[in-house]
Amino acid sequence: MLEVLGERVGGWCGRESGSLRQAVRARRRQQNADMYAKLDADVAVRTTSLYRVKESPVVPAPQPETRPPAGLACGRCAPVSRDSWHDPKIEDSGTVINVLDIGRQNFANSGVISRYFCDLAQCFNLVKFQYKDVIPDVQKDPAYIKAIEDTTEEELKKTDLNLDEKGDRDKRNSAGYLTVKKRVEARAKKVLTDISSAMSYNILRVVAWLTHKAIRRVAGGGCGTRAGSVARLRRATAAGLPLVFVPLHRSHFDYILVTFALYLTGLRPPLVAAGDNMRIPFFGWILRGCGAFYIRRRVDGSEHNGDPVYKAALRSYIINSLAANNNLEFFIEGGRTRTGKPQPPKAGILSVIMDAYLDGTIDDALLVPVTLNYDKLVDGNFVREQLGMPKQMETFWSALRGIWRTMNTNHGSIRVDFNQPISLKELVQSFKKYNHFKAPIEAPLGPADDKFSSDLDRRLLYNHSHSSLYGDDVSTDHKMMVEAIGRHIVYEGAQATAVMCTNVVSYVLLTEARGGAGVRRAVRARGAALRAEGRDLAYRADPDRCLEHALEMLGPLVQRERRTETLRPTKSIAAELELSYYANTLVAHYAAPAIVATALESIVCRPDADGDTVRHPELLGAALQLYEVLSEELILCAPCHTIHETLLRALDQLLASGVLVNAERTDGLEEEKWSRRLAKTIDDEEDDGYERPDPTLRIKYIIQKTPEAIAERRRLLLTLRPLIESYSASCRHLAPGTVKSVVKATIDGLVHDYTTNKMPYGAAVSSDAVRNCLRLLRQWGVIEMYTDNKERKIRLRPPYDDAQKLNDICSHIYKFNVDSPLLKEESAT
Ligand SMILES: CCCCCCCCCCCCCCCC(=O)SCCNC(=O)CCNC(=O)[C@H](O)C(C)(C)COP(=O)(O)OP(=O)(O)OC[C@H]1O[C@@H](n2cnc3c(N)ncnc32)[C@H](O)[C@@H]1OP(=O)(O)O
Repeated sequence: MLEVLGERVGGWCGRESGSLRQAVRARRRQQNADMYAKLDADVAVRTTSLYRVKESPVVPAPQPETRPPAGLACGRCAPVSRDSWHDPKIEDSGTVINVLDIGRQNFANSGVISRYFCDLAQCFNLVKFQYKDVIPDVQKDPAYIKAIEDTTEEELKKTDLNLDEKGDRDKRNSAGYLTVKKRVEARAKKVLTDISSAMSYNILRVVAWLTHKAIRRVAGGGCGTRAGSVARLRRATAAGLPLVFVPLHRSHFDYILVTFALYLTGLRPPLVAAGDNMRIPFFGWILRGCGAFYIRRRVDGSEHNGDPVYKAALRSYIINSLAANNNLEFFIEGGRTRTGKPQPPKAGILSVIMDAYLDGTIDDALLVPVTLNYDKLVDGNFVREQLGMPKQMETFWSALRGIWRTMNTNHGSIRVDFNQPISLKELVQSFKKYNHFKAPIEAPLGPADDKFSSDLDRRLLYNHSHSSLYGDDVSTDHKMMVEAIGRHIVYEGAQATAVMCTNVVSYVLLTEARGGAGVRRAVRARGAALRAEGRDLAYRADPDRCLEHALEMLGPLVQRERRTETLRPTKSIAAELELSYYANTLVAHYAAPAIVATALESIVCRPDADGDTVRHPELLGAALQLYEVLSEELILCAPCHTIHETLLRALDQLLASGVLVNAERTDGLEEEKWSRRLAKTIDDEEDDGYERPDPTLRIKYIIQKTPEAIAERRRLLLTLRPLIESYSASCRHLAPGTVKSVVKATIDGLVHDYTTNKMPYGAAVSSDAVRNCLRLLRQWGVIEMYTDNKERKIRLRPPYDDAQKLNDICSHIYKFNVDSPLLKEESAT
C-alpha cells in the first residue's frame, strides 16, 4: 500500500506545477514518499527476520541428497497402480518437505499479519469439505433391518411369550413382538450413534491450529513427508474413488499427523476407525469431531458375544460412508506396535471394504498404506507392558499427563509418508491368480518335520473362522485373500517406512557393536548398506551428526565412556527393551537373512556337524522350520512371493556377502548344466508317479572363516537371538494355569537369567514374544486355551501332558537356541 502511495506521490511530483507553492508542495511530497518507501523497506526486513527467528525449526527438516523411490505399489500385484498417479519430476528427486512449512509457503507472499500468523491463517483458509450424514442410509439397509429382526426373534425365544404356533404375519403384529422389536430398535439406534463420526469443520480448524503448535514444539527436526507422495495423492483423488488410508500404528500421534498432513495439503480428511477405549471424556468428543468413528476392539469377543446388530451397524456404516465418497482410515494392525516390529493384520474392516467392492456397492477403492516413524517415540515406552504389566487404560487424566509430557520433550524428526495408492480391484484380480495359497488346507499348522513346509505359505494365511463381518459365511479362499491383502499392505508398509537415525544406532548397538567398539564405523556402514538396499534414510548422510543426534534422542539408554569413546547399551532390561523397540525396524528388514544365518548356526553347532560345509537342502529346510516357529513375529515377504523364494534370496545375500561360498564355485557352470539336464529328463518323463529327484540336493556351501564373514554371521545371529531366547523360556515355563501366570513365570525366569548373567539379552524379556510363542504352541496343538471364570487359561493337550513328549516338541524351538562360539566371542569383547 505504501508503495502505491509512494508511486502516486512520485507521479504528482513529476507533474508540471503551475506555481511555486505547488512546486514546494510537490517537493515535500517527494520527501515524504522517500521516507515512506524507506520505512516500508525497513518494516519488510524486520518482519522477515522476525519471522525467520520465530518460525525456523531448530534443526532443518531431514533432506539427504538422494533418496530411493520408496513406497511404490508392488510391481507384481499392482503394476497398473504402480504406473499411475506419477509426477516424474517430484518422484525422481525424492524430496522431503516439512509439513509445517506448507502454511508458510502458502502465505509467503501475503500481508505482514498473514505471514506472521501463517499457522492461524492456514487454518482459517482450509478447504471446507461436506460430510453426508449416513445414519438414515444405514437405517434403511436391509442387512441392518434383518439383524434387528433376527435379534428380536432371538430375544422373543428367551421370553415366556410363546408365539411359535401363530402365523408369521400374526406374530409380527403381536404386541409382545412389537415391544421387543422397539427395544431392539432403540438399542440398534444407540449402537449406531455410538459408532458414528460427527466431523466438524470448526473443530478440525481449531485442532489443526493446535496441532501446528504442538508439532513445532514436539518435533525439533520437523515433520517430513515425501513431496512425491502428496502429489500422487492429489492425482489419485481426481480419480473420484474413495481413498482408504491404512497406516502402520506406532503412536497416538499417528492419526493426528495423518489427518493433519492431509488437511494441510488440501485433501479430504478421512473418517478414522477408533477403538472405543478412545472414547474418553472431552478428548473422545474432540476426536469424533475430527473424524473418529468408534468400533469395539473385539467384535466377537466374549464381552459382546456375536452381537449381530453391532456387526450389521458397523458394516453398513463403513459401506455407506464409502458409497458417499468419504475417505476412510483404519489401523490394520489393530493397535500400536509394542515391539517396533510390524504386527500381523486384523482383517475385519478390510474384509468389509472388500465385500463392498465385490458386491458392487463401490466400483473400486484406492488403498493407501501410510508409514510413520519417529526419532523418539512420542508415547513414552512400552517397557511396563513388555514386562508383563497390564496396559493402562486411557482416561481423561492420563491423556492430559501424556500431552504435558510430550509437549515438554524434543522428539527429533518425525516422518509421515503416504505410499502409492493401490487399486483394490487390481489387487483382488492379481490375488485370484496366485495358486500357492489357494488349495484347501487339510490340517492345521503343525510342528515342523524335516520334509517340511511346501504349504507353509497358505497355512499361514489360513483363518479357521468362516464368518465375515459382512454377515454371511464366506469361503476359505475369500478369507485367505483378505488375509493376504492385509499381510501385503503390512509388509510393503514396513519396507517403505523411513529409517530414523535412532533405528540404525540402536540396531548397531544391540548387534554388530554390542561389545562397544567400532560403533561409529558400523553406523556409517549400516546406513550405506540400507541405502543400497533401497531403504529411505530419514537423516542426513553425515554419520557423525547422525550418531550424535541419535545419542541425544536415546539419552540414558546408551552409556558413553568419554575416555575410550566407547558406546554401550545401558546394562538394564528396561534400557535394552527400549533400544530393541528402535532396533526392531531393522530386525524386520533383516529377518530373512537372519533366519538363514540362525538356521546355519543350528546346523554348524550340532555335535556331528563338520563345521566347514553345509548342504543346501539341509540349510533351507532348517530356515523354513525356523520361520515357521517365528511366523507370529515376522512377516517375511509379501504373499505374492513364496517364503521359499524369499529364503533363497536371503541365501543369495549370504553368498554375496561372503558368509558362504558355493562349494562348486569353480565348477559352477557344470553344476548348472547338470541341474538343467536333470530337469529336462524329468520333464520328458512320462510316468506321473515318478518321484523327481531334487536337483538342489547336490549343492553344498563352504562356511567362510574370514573376520568379515564371522562378523556378518554374528550380526545376523544376534538380530533374532533375543526372540529365540524368549521362545525357549516360554517352552521351559509352560504349565497348565492361567495365561497370565504362564507369562509371569516366563518373564520372571528371563529376568532371573539376565540378572544372574546366564542370558545376556535384556530384549528377550518380552511378554509380547511369550504370548506369540503360546499362540504358536496352540496352533501346533500342544496347548488349548479356554475361558474360565472370565480368565484365559491354558491346558496341555494329550500327549503333550507327558514331560518327555512336551520336551520333544519343544526341541523344534530349542534347537535354534544354540550355544554358538560366535556369541561367546561377542560376550568376551
Ligand atoms: C487436522 C488435525 C486433526 C488431528 C486429529 C485427528 C483425529 C482423527 C481421529 C482419531 C481416531 C483415533 C484412532 C485411534 C486408533 C485406534 O484406536 S487403533 C485400534 C482400533 N482400530 C482397529 O482395530 C482397526 C483394525 N481392526 C479390525 O479390523 C478388527 O478386525 C476389528 C474389526 C476391530 C475386530 O477385531 P477382532 O474382534 O479381534 O476380530 P478379527 O479376528 O479381526 O475378526 C473379526 C471379524 O472380521 C471378519 N474377518 C476377520 N478376518 C477375515 C478375513 N480374512 N476375511 C473375511 N472376514 C474376516 C470375521 O467376521 C471375524 O469374525 P470371526 O470370523 O473371527 O468370528
